[in-house]
Amino acid sequence: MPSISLTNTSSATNSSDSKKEKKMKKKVALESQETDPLMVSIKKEKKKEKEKKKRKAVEFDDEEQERSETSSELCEPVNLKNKSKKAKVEEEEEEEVKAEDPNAVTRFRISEPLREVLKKRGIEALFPIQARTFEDILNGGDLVGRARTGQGKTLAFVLPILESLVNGPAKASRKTGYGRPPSVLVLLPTRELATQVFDDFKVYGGAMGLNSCCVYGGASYQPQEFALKRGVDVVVGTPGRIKDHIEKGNIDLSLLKFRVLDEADEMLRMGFVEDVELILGKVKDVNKVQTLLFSATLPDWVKQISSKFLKPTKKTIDLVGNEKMKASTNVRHIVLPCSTSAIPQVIPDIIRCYASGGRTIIFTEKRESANELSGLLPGARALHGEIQQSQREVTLSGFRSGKFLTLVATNVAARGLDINDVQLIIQCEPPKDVEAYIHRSGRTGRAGNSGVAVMLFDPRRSNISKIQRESGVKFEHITAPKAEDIAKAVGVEAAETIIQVSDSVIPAFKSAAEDLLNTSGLSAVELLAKALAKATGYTEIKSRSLLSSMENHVTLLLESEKSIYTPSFAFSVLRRILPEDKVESVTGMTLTTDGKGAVFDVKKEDVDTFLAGNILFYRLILSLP
Ligand SMILES: Nc1ncnc2c1ncn2[C@@H]1O[C@H](COP(=O)(O)OP(=O)(O)OP(=O)(O)O)[C@@H](O)[C@H]1O
Repeated sequence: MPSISLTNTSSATNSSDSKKEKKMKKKVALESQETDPLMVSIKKEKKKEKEKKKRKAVEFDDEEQERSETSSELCEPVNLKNKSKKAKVEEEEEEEVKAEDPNAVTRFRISEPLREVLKKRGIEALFPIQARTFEDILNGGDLVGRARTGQGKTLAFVLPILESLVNGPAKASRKTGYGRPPSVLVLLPTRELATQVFDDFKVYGGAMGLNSCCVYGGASYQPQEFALKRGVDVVVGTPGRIKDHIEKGNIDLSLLKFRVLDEADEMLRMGFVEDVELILGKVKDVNKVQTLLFSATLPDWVKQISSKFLKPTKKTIDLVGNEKMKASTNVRHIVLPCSTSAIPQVIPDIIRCYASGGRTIIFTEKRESANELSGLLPGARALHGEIQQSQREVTLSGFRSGKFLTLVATNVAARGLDINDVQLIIQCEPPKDVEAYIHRSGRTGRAGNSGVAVMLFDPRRSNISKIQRESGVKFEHITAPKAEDIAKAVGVEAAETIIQVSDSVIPAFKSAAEDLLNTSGLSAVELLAKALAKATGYTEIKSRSLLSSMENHVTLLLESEKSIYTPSFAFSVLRRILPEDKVESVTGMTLTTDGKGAVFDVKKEDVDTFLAGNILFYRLILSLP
């Protein structure tokens, strides 16, 4: 299998990317504002004021211009004055634009230490789900929140909870000091996710003088016990271990103010229902605790369960609702027919064409497949539930830090993981349920960035129509990348790296290059094309079948004037015109939807034999030119 080192994009590209990213983030933040009448009128007022100011500045500029035209001595100082006035107006305008944003951080009851952290992280405005839930949570209500993947649901509960504990309603009865019981309990389905949410509480809560700790299974009890005994404000963890700590008397929920169920449907689906119910049931007076439930997917059965845990007065903020499209709209959703055996050969080419030099997460259904595939793909690592916790942490942090760019994972990585620069998601087969598709594909295209999700499917075995119908995704259908696609994707990058090679090497290689040019019988361009192929590691162009993406196979179509009802009937037609060994080598026999044909793969070297075998009523042709 050809291997290639994926180079980083140039800094110029990065800066233009980050500009694009900022623009898109702004788009996400502004999406919800356009419909709010109050915000529309505020905007109009501000616009009027801004135009007034602009007019004044222009008048001033014109006056000064006139003066400068009539007085040559004053020319320089006047221009300077002009400049500073203009710059000031521009600065003011920029500030106004920020403040004008109805979701600007400054418009919410967010105190200075939190604003500082947000600013440091480049967050100037809240995302819609955060803006729409902030006041309700801070005012003490129970809430169910739903927004598409990567839209900032974590901060939607972190920020108002912290404000409530330090400056809001939960402040009065919150205990402080050594050995204090937790005020907040956050339950999540996986350890990786718990760590990620804990990191946010650590940073934002730390700025507010609040302590957090993270507890999950697979890690030793002792440090968790120490942290809990010392006293913490926020406990984040997975249900199993939290239940253990409660039963051991390490967690006292008597003074709990908030309980959060993040990725609630997954937690309940994973069989944590009993643990979750037991944990939530430990809170004696439910009127004293606020319960929040967040996810990108809320199947009906979760809504029913939520009415058991949340107060009847709960609010539901659902930014997906009845919209047809449930998956991320920042993601290009693609499907590609591919037989299971062709997966390891096709994936490197998909990465070359669609990962843009960034990170890729590949999802498999089974742990063994994740192990197997990671072994076959250069530089890839596996992540699944059977891997020891310490190793899982090492793997994930290596992937986050860019030590390797391809992660092959099971559903353990499907939910919530927020990893920078994941450009491409590949699903080796359609997942069992639509929720899994939505969450897996949502590991890319986060926080206003764009991404690509490619789902492979074996046309004979799997069906994508259920996922398509339930997710509302209109899939783009493609075939395995062709030589031209790959050359386009990696050739340009390789050409750039060749240009960057220092001129100082030319004298050393010149005579070999001249010899090659004189003796090879190839033109300079042809030789350079070969050099680029070598540099990208793509030295062999293999043709792939359209039907199953199998290497060195070609898809043929058996066309008929009569109906073909079953694959075995199609085989019987082939038997009439071809030797048995050729018929037996046929793979992937699939009927066409019009009932008048069948497609199948044959070995490349057998194509001519098959095409010569046309008989009355039946015609064998290449399925595509
Ligand atoms: N207001 C904001 N402005 C800019 N970036 C933000 C904002 N809020 C959150 N983010 C960033 O957006 C990314 C996605 O946030 P988060 O992980 O909370 O999404 P999510 O909705 O929980 O996604 P998922 O459903 O996949 O769990 C994070 O990197 C986060 O730092």
